[in-house]
Amino acid sequence: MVNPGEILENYDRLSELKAFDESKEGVKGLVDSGVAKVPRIFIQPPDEFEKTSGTCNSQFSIPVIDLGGINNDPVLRKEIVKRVREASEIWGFFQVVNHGIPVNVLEEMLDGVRRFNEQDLQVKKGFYTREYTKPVVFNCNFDLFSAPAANWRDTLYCLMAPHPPMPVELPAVCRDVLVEYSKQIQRLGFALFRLLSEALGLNPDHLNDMDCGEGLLVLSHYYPPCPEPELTMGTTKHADNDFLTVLLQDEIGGLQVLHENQWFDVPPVPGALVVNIGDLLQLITNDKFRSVEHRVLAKSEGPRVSVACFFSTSLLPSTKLYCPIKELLSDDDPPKYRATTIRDYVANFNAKGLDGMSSLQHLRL
Ligand SMILES: O=C(O)CCC(=O)C(=O)O
Ligand SMILES: [Fe+2]
Repeated sequence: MVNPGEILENYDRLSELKAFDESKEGVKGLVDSGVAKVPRIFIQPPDEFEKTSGTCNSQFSIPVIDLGGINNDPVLRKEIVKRVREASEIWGFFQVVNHGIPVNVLEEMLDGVRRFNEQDLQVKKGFYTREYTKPVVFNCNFDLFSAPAANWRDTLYCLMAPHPPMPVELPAVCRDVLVEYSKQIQRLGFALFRLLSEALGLNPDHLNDMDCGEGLLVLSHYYPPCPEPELTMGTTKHADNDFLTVLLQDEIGGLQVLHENQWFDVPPVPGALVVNIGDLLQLITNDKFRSVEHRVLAKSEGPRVSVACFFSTSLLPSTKLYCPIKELLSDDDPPKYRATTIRDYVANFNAKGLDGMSSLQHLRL
């Protein structure tokens, strides 16, 4: 029996990380070279697996909300707003169907991510970097050098709003769909921020007027099949450092959400998008909406592909301060957080990596 605790000690981890990073081939490169064992830089500390892997109890599952007809029927809209409020308070997660983005655009987006990762290695390596000032970045684990263990995942990052890259800067194999998908996601984002504003009892434009939907960072993840999925993770437990995330996942599954100390699967639903509240929305709603921890299990099937669209302006030099929304406070409900710029908040998140601790903690009053 392997003892991951022992393996983690007594070796020159930094050199192994560097050699892996310098190969610029990511996890897919390892799998293509035929590794039968998970290299030790990927082995998770055992406590990562301790929590019960909550099987989805059918009474208890992430809500699927049908957005069809939302702009035509005020009574229906009210009902949908209520479901969005309950889901955002209880789970921090929900799925949406009939959201207005055609299924062929969803499929083409997932195909585009597969094409990017499976293209000519030399072309792909040209995008591999850790310089996050670039509009397009490809690498394996943003926190490779700071996290306790690497994740079985490669990621392409494209900052698509408010200042999208020039089309020639985007990878040719997925350029058109990235532009089209981002446009559609941004439109959906504005609609979701209106629903969320109403769910908080605010003017429907409130969150959009705070620029919650202005910045869009598109993270395209590629999780190659893993030879020893019980030893590593696709994505370690974390909460998202943005206002809101809209996630497209393929049919493989593996995403789980922590609810009442149990892990629940977020099952793939054809045509659906997964929506989750990020830390910044938890902060400005003064904990009314919850940014909930989630993770992705490594799997022997694959590759699994997902596209996580982060609504945040973290990469812009904005000095705007965010704090709990005044209209949501009262004598009985005083502010729980101090004000922060998004830059400072995200710098702290990135410095500590995905270690399972909330980045909101250090802003608590
Ligand atoms: O791949 C997934 O399903 C989730 C990815 C994720 O949680 C993230 O990018 O923050
Ligand atoms: Fe996430």
